[in-house]
Amino acid sequence: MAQAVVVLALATLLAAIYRFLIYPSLLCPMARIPTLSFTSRFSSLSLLWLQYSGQENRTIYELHRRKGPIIRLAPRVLSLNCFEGGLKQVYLGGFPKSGFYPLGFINYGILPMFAMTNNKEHGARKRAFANVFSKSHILSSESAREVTRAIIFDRLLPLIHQKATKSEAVDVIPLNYAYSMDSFVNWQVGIASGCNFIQNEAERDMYLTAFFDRERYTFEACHIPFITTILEKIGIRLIPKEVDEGTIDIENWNLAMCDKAVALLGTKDDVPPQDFPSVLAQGLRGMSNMEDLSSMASAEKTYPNRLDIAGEMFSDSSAAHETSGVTLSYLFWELSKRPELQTQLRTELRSLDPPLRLGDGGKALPNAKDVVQLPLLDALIMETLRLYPAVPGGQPRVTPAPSNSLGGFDGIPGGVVVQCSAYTVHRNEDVFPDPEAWKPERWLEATPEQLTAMRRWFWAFGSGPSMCIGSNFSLYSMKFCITAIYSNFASTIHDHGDMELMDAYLAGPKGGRLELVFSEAP
Ligand code: HEM
Repeated sequence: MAQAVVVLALATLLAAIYRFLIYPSLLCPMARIPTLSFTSRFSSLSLLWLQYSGQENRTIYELHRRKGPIIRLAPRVLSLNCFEGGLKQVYLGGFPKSGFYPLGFINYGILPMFAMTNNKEHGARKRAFANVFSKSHILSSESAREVTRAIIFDRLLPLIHQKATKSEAVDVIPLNYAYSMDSFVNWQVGIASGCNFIQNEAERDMYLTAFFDRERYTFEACHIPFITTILEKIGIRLIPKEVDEGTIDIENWNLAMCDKAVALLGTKDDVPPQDFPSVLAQGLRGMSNMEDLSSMASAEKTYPNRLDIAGEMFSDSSAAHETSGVTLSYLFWELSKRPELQTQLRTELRSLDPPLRLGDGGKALPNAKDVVQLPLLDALIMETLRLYPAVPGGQPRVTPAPSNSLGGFDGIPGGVVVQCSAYTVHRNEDVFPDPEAWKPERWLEATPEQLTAMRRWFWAFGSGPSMCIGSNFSLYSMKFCITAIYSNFASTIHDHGDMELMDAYLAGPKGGRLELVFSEAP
């Protein structure tokens, strides 16, 4: 009997050695792919260390430079940096999202589109919202225009003007989060139901503190969820209770805005354009087939799919403010170092008819179509998104069964996590020579062939069926912000923290502080 037990134990041990060591290291179809470290063939520890210590994006970039377009980061995790057999197959081909998303981006206990891993479900949700986020809809939306007018003339410009008059420095990082949040949320749910982060610092701080506290624990929530859960069960919390409580506070804050907007839809026949909840109304129509939105009056707090809709709104505004805020901040940073470029930009902005000027009393906004087409303004944003992508980290997807050819290797099985990252993709020297330099002129001086390659490798918004749904809105909103500020003011750097891009999935400047002094432009 004892002998049988020993034989069984030995057989189990040998099977485990074969399954977890020999097969993945030497025999599986991925065995010859270059690795992050020797142990990556059979263990995820090296990758976890990179993620924990904030070195993942930079290390992966260096590895691709040295070892080619495909790297094995862990036994069943691959990083890719090529178009054919990489970006094209994985993202344009619509490989589904990995389990990373539901772990980190769930609200109210319900998956929003961002976190859905099932392609069918994800596609249906995306179609429900696609119309309101289309470029043509945004550029002709009266609601977007009136919200933009109010945010710029009643909130943003008066604040900058006041600071400029006193030559007081402004920390533009929280201001840019505030502008991006106000700009998006007030279009999403309408000004009457929305937020005012630019002027109401207490509301802004409540939200941003809870939001960034949660983001700080991405590693614990998304990369070691099993350990985090087990430890929590025995009373050891890796994610402090206050972080979860903060998330509940901002979920409630968001839900209250949604409820208010739905109630408004029901109580007024004609909601003024600036108060119309454009994205929320699309959610009611698209997710619940509610054509007659005025019937919502009786449905306050009980409208169909209330938490699903609130979850989408929460997820959208989370995705909107950090990314756009970071991009604006880096753009201001680069511009503030270059007074001549500011003059050049101001000349372009003031050619708009009407120009966006503070002080002429009319609150006149130029046509959105004209603003988004300005070449220098566009080049500044493209270059900022290239060098400082707000989502620099890997966007993990899962290979379909049974077998895939990726990065020049065949036979990659289904169920393997594959990812590209904007940080690396945007540093392709063949496409973006001198990749570490911020050179907006590269977008203006490129030949048509170069521009085609640059656009193909521009990946700040991802690509394919799960590409950013808010790209058109973010470009619209950021372009109006820059137009408003640099048509009227010049900026110089007063002081700043570490401006290096954090190494994470979502990232901004490490130091989190950029103080600029604005002055009235001649
Ligand atoms: C500069 C601004 C922005 C940048 C750089 C950006 C970037 C991205 C990227 C890279 C993705 C793909 C992420 C992944 O699959 O891992 C994404 C997805 C997404 N973004 Fe944005 N984003 C921006 C603004 C916005 C805005 C304003 C919204 C508001 C609606 C938004 C909503 C979303 C949503 C809902 C998804 C998920 C789409 C899907 O799963 O199909 N983003 N974004």
